[in-house]
Formats: sequence, structure tokens, C-alpha cells
Amino acid sequence: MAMGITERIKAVEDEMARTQKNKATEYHLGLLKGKLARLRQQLLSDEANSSGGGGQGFEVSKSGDARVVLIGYPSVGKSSLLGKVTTTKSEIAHYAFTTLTSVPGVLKYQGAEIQVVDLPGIIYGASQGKGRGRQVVATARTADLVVMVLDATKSEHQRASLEKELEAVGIRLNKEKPNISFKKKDTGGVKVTFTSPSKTTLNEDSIKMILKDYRIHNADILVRDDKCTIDDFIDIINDQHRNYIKCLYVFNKIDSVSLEEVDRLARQPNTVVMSCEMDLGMEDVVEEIWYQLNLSRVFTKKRGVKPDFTDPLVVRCNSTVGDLCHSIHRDFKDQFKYALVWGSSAKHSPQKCGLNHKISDEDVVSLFTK
Ligand SMILES: Nc1nc2c(ncn2[C@@H]2O[C@H](COP(=O)(O)OP(=O)(O)OP(=O)(O)O)[C@@H](O)[C@H]2O)c(=O)[nH]1
Repeated sequence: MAMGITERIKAVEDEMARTQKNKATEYHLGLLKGKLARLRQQLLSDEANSSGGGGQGFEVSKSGDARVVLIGYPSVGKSSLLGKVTTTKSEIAHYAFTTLTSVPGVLKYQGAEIQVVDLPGIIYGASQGKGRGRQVVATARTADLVVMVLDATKSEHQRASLEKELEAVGIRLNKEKPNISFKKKDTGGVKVTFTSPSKTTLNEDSIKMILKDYRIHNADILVRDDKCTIDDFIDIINDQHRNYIKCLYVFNKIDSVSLEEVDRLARQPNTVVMSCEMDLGMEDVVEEIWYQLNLSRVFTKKRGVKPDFTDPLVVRCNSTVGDLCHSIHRDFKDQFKYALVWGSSAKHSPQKCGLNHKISDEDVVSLFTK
């Protein structure tokens, strides 16, 4: 069955390559893109089912406060980076990963424990459902941050081709989810509304054409951003299989290129440069990872005692007191009565708060139970 899909994917890709991009073909290309997304999804889920229960799963359990995955071609320096920034090796690693080149490590920073997973090999071919690629992709999806490790001495093609592979499996880097609401219905036909006139080829006709191809006959669509494209709309229809993940680009081996080149690379957005061999830029990499993860540290305080500043609870930014309780224990919320909060999220110190209060980085919190 997978063979059949692979061939159909190839046929659609070929047709897209043959089709010239112009006003007259825009709709047709949009339809082909929609088909391609659907077939790729089918391929990935077929692979998932056929490998079910097999012993060689790659899935790494998520431990720590956040997860970073390293992605890059062989020999770019991923292992070197992992060795430099992670202190403890996770205990399960030694037996669970014996067949793999990958070992998760823990990056300890600002009291947080960040799991760093080096994905074996590369993603290459994953979008075609090849080999271990699918499992690697499944792990990449769970990342809070992708660190793409690139070799400064090699062509920049490496970056584009990795991005393309991730694109093909539905991973969107440094991109927000398109601002389109899409509600399937049982009756009533397709209703399309734009809050302001579209600046792209996404319009009522192209939307209806793609939905027809997906055999969706009843739905309400509200496009809230005039810059949304057909690709964005296709992402929204396939929303369950899309992941919007931040990406940090790290160029290694800067010891081997000219200063001008280092300068050029370092000026690109979301980019840091380093040399594992010369121990250059390692702190920048760690700081940037921390910054991109955007975590908040919360210090807990017992009544009548100074807060413990050595061991923060680490939560995602925009977390609430409720999330904090949840991170302590699944059932803690049931016993919760109120919290006292000191710090930048508090209107006055301390502020008495409920579960919905949003906490900020470096807040001090006392939790009171019933
Ligand atoms: N010049 C230079 N060489 C480096 C640097 N970092 C790593 N290398 C070399 O690059 C090679 C690959 O490094 P690894 O850390 O094993 O790379 P990797 O990405 O983990 O490779 P795979 O395990 O094949 O995926 C080794 O020979 C390193 O000595 C660096 O900063 N500068």
C-alpha cells in the first residue's frame, strides 16, 4: 500500500515541477499542493500503523522542563555540541539507545533541566517514509525548540534541504499558526468569510476547490489575516499534523572559515555561531537556547521562611498558578486554596491569587492548601 502512495506522491510532485507558475495555473498548483499534503499525511500514518508494536521504537520519554532536539547532517558536530553543553546523561539512555548513535543529555541552566536529544542521522528521506526517518520525525514534533546544527564550511544548501524535509512532514519553523478559523459542520455548505480583502491567491474559489478535493462539503471558514496563502489554508485543514516549532540555527566550525564569513553568518536571524573544537561561542549557544525556550522560573516559599532560590520550578511562559500546581503534582489543584505571589506579576506584594493568575519569570509563590 505504501508503494502506491509513494508513486502517487511522485506523480503529483512531477506535475507540480512541470507546471509553470503563473496567474493561470495558480489554482491548479494550489490544488496539487493540497493533494500532496493529503498524500504525505496518508504515507506517514500508514508507516505509523505498519510499524506498530515493533521493538525498535525511537520515541524518547520527555524528561525535564523542556526538550531541545538537534538536527543536522552527519559530521557537523552535533555530538561535540551535546558533549559540551550537557552535563548528565539520562540514565535510560545507556540501554535504550545502544542500537542508535543518539543519546539524550541534560542541559542544566538557571535551575532548569533541559533535555537535549541528538536525532540519529538526518531527517533526509523521512517525508518519503523511508527507514527510521518517521520515528525521528515523531520525536522532532515533540520538541520545544529545534536546534539546527550547520557546518560553516559547507554550502548553505544544507539548511534549505533540512528545512524542506521538515516542511514536508508538517513541521513549521519560526512560524505562527495561520490566523484562520476552520469549523467542519454536518450541513449548510461551505461558508467563507474574510475579515479584510485577501492579498494572496487565497480566496473563496481556491478554498472551495481545495475543500472539494478533501471531500469536505460543509464548513465555516474565517480568514482573519489578509496575508494568508493557499499553503496556510492547507496547513489549517491538516492542523492535527502540523507543528509550529521555534528553530535556532547554529553554525559550527567557525574556526575554519574567514572572519568575514563568520560575521555574515552571525548576522542572520535566529542564528549563533560557534566552534566546538576551539570552545568558541558555547555560552552564546546556551544563552540563546534559554532565551528561545522562554521559560519562567518560580521560587516557592514556605510560610515564615525565606524562599529557596536554589531550586526553582520551571514552567512555560504565560503559565498560571494552576499550571504551577499541575507541575508539582497532578492532583495538587484539588487541594489548592489560594496563593500569595511576590514579583513582577503581582499588583502588590504579596498578592493573593487564584488558579488563573498568570505568573512571571522569577516570581516567588506560596501555595496554601485546604
Ligand atoms: N574544525 C572543526 N571541526 C570540528 C568542530 N566540531 C567538530 N568538529 C569535527 O567534526 C567531526 C564530526 O563531529 P561530531 O561531533 O562527531 O559530528 P556529528 O554531527 O555528531 O556527526 P554524526 O555522529 O555523524 O552525526 C569530528 O571530526 C570533529 O572533530 C569545530 O568546531 N571545528
